[in-house]
Amino acid sequence: MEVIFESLELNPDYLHEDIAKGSQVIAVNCYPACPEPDLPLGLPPHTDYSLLSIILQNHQGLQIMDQDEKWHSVPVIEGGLIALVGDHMEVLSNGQYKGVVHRATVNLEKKRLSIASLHSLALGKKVRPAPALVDEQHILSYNEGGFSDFLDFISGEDIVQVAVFYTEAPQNVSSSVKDPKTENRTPKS
Ligand SMILES: O=C(O)CCC(=O)C(=O)O
Ligand SMILES: [Fe+2]
Repeated sequence: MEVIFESLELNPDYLHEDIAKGSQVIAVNCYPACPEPDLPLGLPPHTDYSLLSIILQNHQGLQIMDQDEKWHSVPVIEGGLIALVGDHMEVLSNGQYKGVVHRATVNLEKKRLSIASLHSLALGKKVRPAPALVDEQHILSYNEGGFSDFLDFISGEDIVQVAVFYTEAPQNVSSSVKDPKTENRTPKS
């Protein structure tokens, strides 16, 4: 996160205390081998709510979508961890970073396991665009929101239909905060 903050010309210690005391959710996913791996999707396309997600996979299966909406498999590198930018980083960076759309495929012969560790601020804290990244050229483009808003949101939704609740504000609104639950974007876990 320090490297990302530096790249945004923020202090690498930005929100250090809040991040150190932040939330961590670990999801352990198991995808049984499938005789027809092209038919099911292990996990549908989504972005994570997190600032950053760290993923470990034992077999190839994680795919990320590029700007042209093409899918790319993330190779398995022994001892390597995968870091994905999540929605909260998109909000914090006022859109300079984008939450990575990703999905998981299944394998013909091998059972696949992945461990995803989702990091964000603590339950009661809100993530908002860093004030230094908002000016006349870069208008405030996101609502504030946090982990607890995400939990409130998914508790009322079918998991497949859950959608991101941060939306870009209309062009004529530069400083107001909208209700995060009123509009949706991409599906997520
Ligand atoms: O299985 C994977 O590689 C992806 C897991 C994932 O995206 C998640 O748990 O949010
Ligand atoms: Fe994910």
